[in-house]
Amino acid sequence: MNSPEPLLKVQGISKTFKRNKHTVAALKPTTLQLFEGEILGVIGESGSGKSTLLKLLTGLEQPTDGHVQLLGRDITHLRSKGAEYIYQNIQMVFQNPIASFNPRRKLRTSILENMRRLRPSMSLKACNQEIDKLLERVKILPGLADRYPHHLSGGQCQRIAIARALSIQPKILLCDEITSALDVLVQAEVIQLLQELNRELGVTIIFVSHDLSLTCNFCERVMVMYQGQCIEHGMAQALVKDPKEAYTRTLMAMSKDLVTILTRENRPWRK
Ligand SMILES: Nc1ncnc2c1ncn2[C@@H]1O[C@H](COP(=O)(O)OP(=O)(O)OP(=O)(O)O)[C@@H](O)[C@H]1O
Repeated sequence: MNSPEPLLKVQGISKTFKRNKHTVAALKPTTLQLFEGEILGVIGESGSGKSTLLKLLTGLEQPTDGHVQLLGRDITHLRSKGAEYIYQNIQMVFQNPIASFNPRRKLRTSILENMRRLRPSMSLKACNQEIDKLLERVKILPGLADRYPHHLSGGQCQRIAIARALSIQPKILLCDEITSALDVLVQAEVIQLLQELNRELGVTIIFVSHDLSLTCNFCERVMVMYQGQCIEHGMAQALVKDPKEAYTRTLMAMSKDLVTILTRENRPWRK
């Protein structure tokens, strides 16, 4: 049987920035493949290059070297109108949910703006109907979307940010530390929501976090980043059982005990 084509194929991408007279290697050459329906975890401490990797995948930054293919198309240097192809297939959810929305717009207006730009053939009525369905999907009362971001809690706003991302029907959801600004119980609820979306809608997820045990509990495959490079990569369960790198073992020891909240019943695909 032929092996499936990856949704995303990243070949040797790297990024350097100039800071004063120095060059910072934010991401050293990195290669990865992401397959449909999987949840890939990317973990590492602050400054290890996780956000730079996500920005390169979405065209927010241009790589210094290397290539990215999305659904077989080279997207490495897509800009302006061409970049819409990326956003139609990859949507991102950010760390600070309230700041990720325009404070002067009601939440529904922000979702609508995104939809009208990236799904221009949809009527306003169809967009609103789909938004209502998505809000129900992320367990938010539709009326809450008619408020401003600062009227909602961080957890409610993060659910709406997830609904905004899903409203484009992307193949891939990039989650950049989306639970780290939330308290521990709300974090667990957001993780459970992502699990449901992956299982029920088949959306493929890259989940970036500082927290190794949370990430290994939630993701199938995990990449460990340190100083701009992937130092360890493997199936989550194997990595937890037998981490090869001392740095991975340190992260394991430091990571929080959220795993106890995410019980086995909440992740039935794990035998
Ligand atoms: N625009 C930029 N200009 C200069 N240096 C940058 C820029 N963006 C990132 N860097 C540097 O690149 C390195 C990697 O940063 P990056 O934000 O990717 O790390 P991170 O793992 O996502 O960290 P955090 O968890 O704090 O978000 C850091 O040393 C950072 O200071």
